[in-house]
Amino acid sequence: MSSGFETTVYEVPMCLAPIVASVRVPGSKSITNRALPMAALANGTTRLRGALFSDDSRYFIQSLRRLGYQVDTDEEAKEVVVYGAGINPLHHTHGLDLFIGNSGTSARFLSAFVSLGEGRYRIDGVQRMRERPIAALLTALRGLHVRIDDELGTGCPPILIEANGITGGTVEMSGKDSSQFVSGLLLAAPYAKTAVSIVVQGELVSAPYVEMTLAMMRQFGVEVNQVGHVFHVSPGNYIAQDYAIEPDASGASYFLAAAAISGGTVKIVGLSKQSLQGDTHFVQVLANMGCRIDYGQDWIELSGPKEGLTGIDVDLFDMSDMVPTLAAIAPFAHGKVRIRNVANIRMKETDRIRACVTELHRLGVTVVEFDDGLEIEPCERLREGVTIHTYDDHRMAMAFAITGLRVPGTRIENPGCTAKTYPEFFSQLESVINQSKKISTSVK
Ligand SMILES: O=C(O)C1=C[C@@H](OP(=O)(O)O)[C@@H](O)[C@H](O)C1
Ligand SMILES: C=C(OP(=O)(O)O)C(=O)O
Repeated sequence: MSSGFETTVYEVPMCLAPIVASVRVPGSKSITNRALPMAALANGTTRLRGALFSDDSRYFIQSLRRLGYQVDTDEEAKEVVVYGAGINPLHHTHGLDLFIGNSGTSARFLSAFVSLGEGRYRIDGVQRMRERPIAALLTALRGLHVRIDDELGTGCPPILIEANGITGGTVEMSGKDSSQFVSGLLLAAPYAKTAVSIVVQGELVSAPYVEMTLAMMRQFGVEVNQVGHVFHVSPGNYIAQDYAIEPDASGASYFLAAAAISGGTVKIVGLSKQSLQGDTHFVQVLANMGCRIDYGQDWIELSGPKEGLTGIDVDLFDMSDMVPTLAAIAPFAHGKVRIRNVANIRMKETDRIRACVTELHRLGVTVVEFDDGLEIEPCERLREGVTIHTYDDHRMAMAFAITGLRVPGTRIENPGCTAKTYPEFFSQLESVINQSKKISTSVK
């Protein structure tokens, strides 16, 4: 799939002017990839407005179509129409292969989803997806009498499923590697044969994403009974509807970070305090580093301090996708930035702790790597003319592009990798830079 940025290296335009812009980022990946399976299971037609069109959502849409659901898309209008059909299309006795690239949500949510039907399914992705765990979800599904296996015995995709529906019952599930296992089973659970109870053992990473799942299930007409880490789902049906998808809060973080390091002001349109996305709380981290936050009905605005950011010691267990964003701007702070409790990000698109440490070293920054995080020292002069390695990780590319705004000659290798969640990232960044430069010259 293409991002429009096919060059192998992207030279980040320098911008010493404060970043001042109003930005509407594309639809949320997490909301789009939850709305899709719920809309498919619903009885009736659902129109998703402001949907994300990127690799991760395209793999999900393609999979639904291959499964036999009708899904119409209008990329220009950012709309998806899903013709809900319950579990009826899930009837593939001759076997069906689904390819989900490196989309964690697609791998995890679809494994539970196809288990609701009948027939044989195989879910596979790119090599990195074959290294990302899914064992806890398979164990839980087996506990609900699904015949499901990891083909290579690695605890990772490819996944083989001989589906005959999900029976009800109580299952225990580890939530330490990924919250997506819990979300995947929750999303499918109303269509199990009887009630399903999920008991999450130990700590749950990325818990706000499970809250998002519960909130969206409620919006689609299904109430989950939750007591602490125990979730009880009775049989039910999702309600088809017109549904507006919020802009992606994780994608917004790069523009907020740009305002934070430049003493600028960025307004993110379409997000608010009421957002379903835990990553909107990243602004609080930036506020603790000296930024000012203003909230409106339909926007969040962040202004960076003129005197520069302060250091911070922060636990990002609940919003670990924000680690590259924070790590990439950390050298500009006046004090150390210590990021804790994110061991699970070693299992994302790449080992993100190692990747951030390596790229910060490349820029001449002093960094200490921990098993579950990193500590970044302030750096007066970052090394110029560096090519950032991105490890096919969209967040590495987007985060370090923000560093590059203030370091001459920074290049981003394989910028097309942003297509996973944000194909238009670099063109949007360029228009934000141009806008900011214009404002800065007109003020002078
Ligand atoms: O449920 C979701 O939509 C997501 C959950 C998080 O993953 P983990 O639960 O694996 O940390 C997050 O990193 C990912 O980008 C999206
Ligand atoms: C970890 C991510 O994605 P996923 O797990 O959905 O592949 C991400 O978008 O940063």
